[in-house]
Amino acid sequence: MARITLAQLAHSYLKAPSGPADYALKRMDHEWEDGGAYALLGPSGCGKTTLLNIISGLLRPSEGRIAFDGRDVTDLPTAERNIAQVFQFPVVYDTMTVFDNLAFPLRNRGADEDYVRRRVGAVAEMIGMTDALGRKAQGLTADAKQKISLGRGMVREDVNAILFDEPLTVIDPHMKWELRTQLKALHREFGHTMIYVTHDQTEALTFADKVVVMHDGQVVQMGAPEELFARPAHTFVGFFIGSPGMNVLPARVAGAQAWIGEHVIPLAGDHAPQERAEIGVRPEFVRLAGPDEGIPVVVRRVEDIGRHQIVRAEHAGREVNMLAPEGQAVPLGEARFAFDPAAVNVYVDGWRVPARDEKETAR
Ligand SMILES: Nc1ncnc2c1ncn2[C@@H]1O[C@H](COP(=O)(O)OP(=O)(O)OP(=O)(O)O)[C@@H](O)[C@H]1O
Repeated sequence: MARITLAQLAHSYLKAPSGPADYALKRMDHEWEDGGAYALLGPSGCGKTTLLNIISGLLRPSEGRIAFDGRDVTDLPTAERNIAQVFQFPVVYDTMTVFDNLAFPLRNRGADEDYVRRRVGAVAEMIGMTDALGRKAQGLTADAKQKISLGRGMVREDVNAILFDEPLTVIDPHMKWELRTQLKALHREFGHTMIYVTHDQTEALTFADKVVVMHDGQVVQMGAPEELFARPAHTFVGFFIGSPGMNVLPARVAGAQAWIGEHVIPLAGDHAPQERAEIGVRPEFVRLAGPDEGIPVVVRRVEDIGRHQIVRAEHAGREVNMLAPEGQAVPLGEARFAFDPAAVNVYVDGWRVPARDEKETAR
């Protein structure tokens, strides 16, 4: 296992990049902890695969360095980086048994057979394939084959890191939840440094201790799932994470108040005056308000999603959503929404601005 350092790292696929738009990965400095479970989350084209390929050694960064436990590996090929990889599609040897497939990386490194038996046994149990160990991989379903790929990725204890590139793509929807939970358990038990690429927020949030949210070649926030929920560092994070995402409204801010037009929105903290700010509040912290508070909205639709209802409304042509408890009557048409002050975040140029009296939190 290893701590991974990305120093002044950037990548352009062009020979002579002339500006930030030419970079698939914009300059970043990060230190990823030894034994951490990280998810790289972001929409298609944001640079996740580029970053993963730089870590695995499939791609040499056009700028900057990468180190494992302080050792510079920028110029080392994949084979010399001592990492395991699990790809979108299963890579298994059809003519081998499930046992031999799982044992392959260990035998390849000359592990003794007693250890191979113990280790393969433990991994097979975790992926739920103990009963299939003697079977040939040929003829197994795509799900089962991908479980073997996952198991093989986990089988070596001495790897620097395990990299997963959208590993659940071919897995049946009902199996996904089970495998995600198993991966989390495997991480807890074996403690490998894991990096998991996905564009699916549920996958990222259930798997990772730290979610690395990427947007347009940049890491916009790296944090625990709760932190991304409560304090999105960028409006993009607020919007991308959550279902529906955070409401974002243009506002003026000064002291402990914001104004949306002439409507006063109380804030929990004290803010420097900002004429052109935005406030962000998640639908979970919006409620129906009395006549003298909040903002006027027009409720367009109410969707029943089981334990909650999503109330979709509009204020001055912008979508504003509220999560209402099951059974609460919310009529269509004119209403008012108010926000929980403690859950209102302030943004300038897209980035969150902490209140002047807010305690620093780890990013
Ligand atoms: N080999 C390449 N040559 C040129 N441009 C590339 C190459 N690979 C990726 N890109 C560009 O770099 C940017 C980042 O792509 P990347 O594949 O890293 O994103 P991603 O987040 O992994 O997307 P996806 O989820 O679709 O795989 C995109 O604009 C993409 O078009």
